[in-house]
Amino acid sequence: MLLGEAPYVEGYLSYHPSVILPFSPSFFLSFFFGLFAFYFFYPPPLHLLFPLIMSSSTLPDASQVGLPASDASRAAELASLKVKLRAGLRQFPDFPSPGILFEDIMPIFADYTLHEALIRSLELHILENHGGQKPDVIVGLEARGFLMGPSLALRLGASFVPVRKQGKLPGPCDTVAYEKEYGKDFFQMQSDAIKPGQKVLVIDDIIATGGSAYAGGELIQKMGGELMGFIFLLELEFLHGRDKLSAPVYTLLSGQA
Ligand SMILES: O=P(O)(O)OC[C@H]1O[C@H](OP(=O)(O)OP(=O)(O)O)[C@H](O)[C@@H]1O
Ligand SMILES: Nc1ncnc2[nH]cnc12
Repeated sequence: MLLGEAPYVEGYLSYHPSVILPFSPSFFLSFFFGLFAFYFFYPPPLHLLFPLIMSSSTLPDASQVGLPASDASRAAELASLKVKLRAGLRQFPDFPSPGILFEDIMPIFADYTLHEALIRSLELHILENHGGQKPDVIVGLEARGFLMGPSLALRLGASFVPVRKQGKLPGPCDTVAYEKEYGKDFFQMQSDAIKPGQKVLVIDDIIATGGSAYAGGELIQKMGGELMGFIFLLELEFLHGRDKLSAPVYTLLSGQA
């Protein structure tokens, strides 16, 4: 037994002799041998590049961690994600009223790879557009805007604020009336939800007549928010909803395929 090594007694709570204890001679030997080996393979100044060498070979690439990739690879990634997303939509005729072909987005959330594809597509769009500016606040429209807004806000490091149907939010609220493809309603936001000058992006699943999005934008502007734009998964372009909106409109998919 070497000096500094713990005694080893078979069947007793102790250390096997092959275990290197700190401050034992074998510990110092291994430490200095390791240091020598490191400088042998990465001599100064090459050892300063070690973190770079590691990052290029062993760390996940940008698309895996949600960081910006190059313009060309972003465009290619976005195109293939859109194909996946389109396959995740399904339609129901005459819902919720006769003559409406209802777009059901729920299969996207039932499959986590499609869910990830959706959030990544939205993130790619924001990185690509808006002159590199990120929103301070993502505003989601009730109810399906709540499925996408919070995870996108988290990805971008932004706040999430809901626009709700009347009577759901506590405290002082601002209210607007609006009309959509199949009915009329009132939207509300808590009056202190947006600080004047904050850059705001509105998100929802679908733009049809644009009535809901227009009302959401009105509330934001009433509070002094700077409307950066609107972002949707799907646009029913034959209803010309985007013509109502005064800020840039981006949609991942359009039309009822
Ligand atoms: O462009 P528009 O004609 O205004 O229509 C689009 C809106 O209609 C749907 O919401 P809906 O009010 O049906 O509510 P839900 O999300 O609560 O189901 C959709 O999620 C949009 O918010
Ligand atoms: N056709 C539609 N399908 C799903 N959601 C909608 N919101 C407005 N029109 C819609």
